[in-house]
Amino acid sequence: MRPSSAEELQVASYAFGGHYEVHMDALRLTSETMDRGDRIATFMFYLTDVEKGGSTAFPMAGVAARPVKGSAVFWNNLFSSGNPDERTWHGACPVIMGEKWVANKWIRYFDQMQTHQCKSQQPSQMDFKVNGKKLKFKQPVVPTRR
Ligand SMILES: O=C(O)CCC(=O)C(=O)O
Ligand SMILES: [Fe+2]
Repeated sequence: MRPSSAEELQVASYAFGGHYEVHMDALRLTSETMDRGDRIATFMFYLTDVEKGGSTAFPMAGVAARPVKGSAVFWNNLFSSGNPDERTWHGACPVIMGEKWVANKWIRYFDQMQTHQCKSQQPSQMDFKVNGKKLKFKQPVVPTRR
């Protein structure tokens, strides 16, 4: 993965009862993601142990990660087509005892195009639309080799 266009590290903390509703990190294609592409992958670091609760649960995938200080979870949010993978729905379970700190690094799509060949489900450039309007990209959607 090329992290050069990744987002700034985002740090979050949860106190007792703190949680995060189930969501996907993928933002889909909006005016916000046009410059760097969607969030192709997530690197989530656990900065603390949590005495009880606070796991990150992926209900569609049927897995959950327990926060362990110094460990990290990495997953791909998108298929090579750029479409979100529904198995990445996830949420943070409530903290029952202790305090939880995490740091997220969201890696964006466009930088990966030199190294990741688009395979199945590859929509043509013309398929990208926002509010019914075709989008023009600052970088090519079709991968090029250096
Ligand atoms: O804190 C967690 O376990 C998950 C956080 C998360 O999914 C997010 O910030 O996008
Ligand atoms: Fe998330």
